[in-house]
Amino acid sequence: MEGQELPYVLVDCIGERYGVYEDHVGFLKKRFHLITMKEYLENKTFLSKKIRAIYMWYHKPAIDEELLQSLPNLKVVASSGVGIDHLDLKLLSSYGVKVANTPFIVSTDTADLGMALMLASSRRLVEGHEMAVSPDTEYFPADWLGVEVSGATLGIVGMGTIGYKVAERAKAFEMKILYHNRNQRKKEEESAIGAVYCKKIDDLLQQSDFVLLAVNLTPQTRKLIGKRELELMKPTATLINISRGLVVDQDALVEALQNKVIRAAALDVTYPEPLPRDHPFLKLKNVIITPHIGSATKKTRWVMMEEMAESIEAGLAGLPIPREVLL
Ligand SMILES: O=C(O)[C@H](O)CO
Repeated sequence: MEGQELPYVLVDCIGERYGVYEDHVGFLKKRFHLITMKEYLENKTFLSKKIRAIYMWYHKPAIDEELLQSLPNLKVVASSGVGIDHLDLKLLSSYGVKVANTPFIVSTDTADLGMALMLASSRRLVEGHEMAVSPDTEYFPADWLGVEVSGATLGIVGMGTIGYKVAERAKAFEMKILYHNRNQRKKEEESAIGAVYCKKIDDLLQQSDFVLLAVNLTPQTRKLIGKRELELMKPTATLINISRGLVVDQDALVEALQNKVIRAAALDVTYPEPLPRDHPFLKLKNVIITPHIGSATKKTRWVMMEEMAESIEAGLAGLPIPREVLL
């Protein structure tokens, strides 16, 4: 589009480890005039009318009513990833702003990470590594017994795209699969992975050796797993969370892990992220924590960026927005 001005798109920052990735910038700059929050704040009077889209990379920049009021020509927000709990969809819609996310591309990697956490926790990989690389420790194989994944029962809470992909992987490990979801999956989808629906979450919690959380964070799922639910789980069971930290009552989980109410937890998500350095989780041997890396592979992050750009371009051209999040 020689001679035509590129659309102005607001981003939080470029680089700086949490901003738009340096190697994504070339692709984006061919399509958009990227404005960082810093540039915007320094030149608000001119830029506020220019900006037509926000490229929200890992929940940044945060969008509140003040920002929306200051951007009268904002049309589209493209948000990376699948979760949209950081967005007020009603508020955005009241300003006529459409929202898109990247739900499908993140699902494979996130399911892989769910399996990785399950395997790492069951076979005590992190503890084992720490022990094996510390020069002065003598260690004995008999101290390193774990629990088996193959043949065990996996309870998946939230059978959306990610939950289903975890089940497909777990099937290859000959796991028995239970799931709890708002809606029961179609019979053919259930039989393809051999999954059994538990209408009541309690049934799943009582029977599972591994409970994996893959629900969206909503008012209904906030602190879905608390003291009562943890006490329903087997003392040999492991909790895996690849959804959002707030789906679990973290204080109750700390207590359950300290008192061996359950065997272990493996968490890609916590609240806050990162945890404060004095958080009790950090002192526990039976918890593994990763820094919210469900979709963190180079290829997936690149496709997410392409999809976000595509949604912005479509929205600004008045075309149907791929992966639009509807209210
Ligand atoms: O929702 C997702 O895709 C990730 O957890 C990042 O927000």
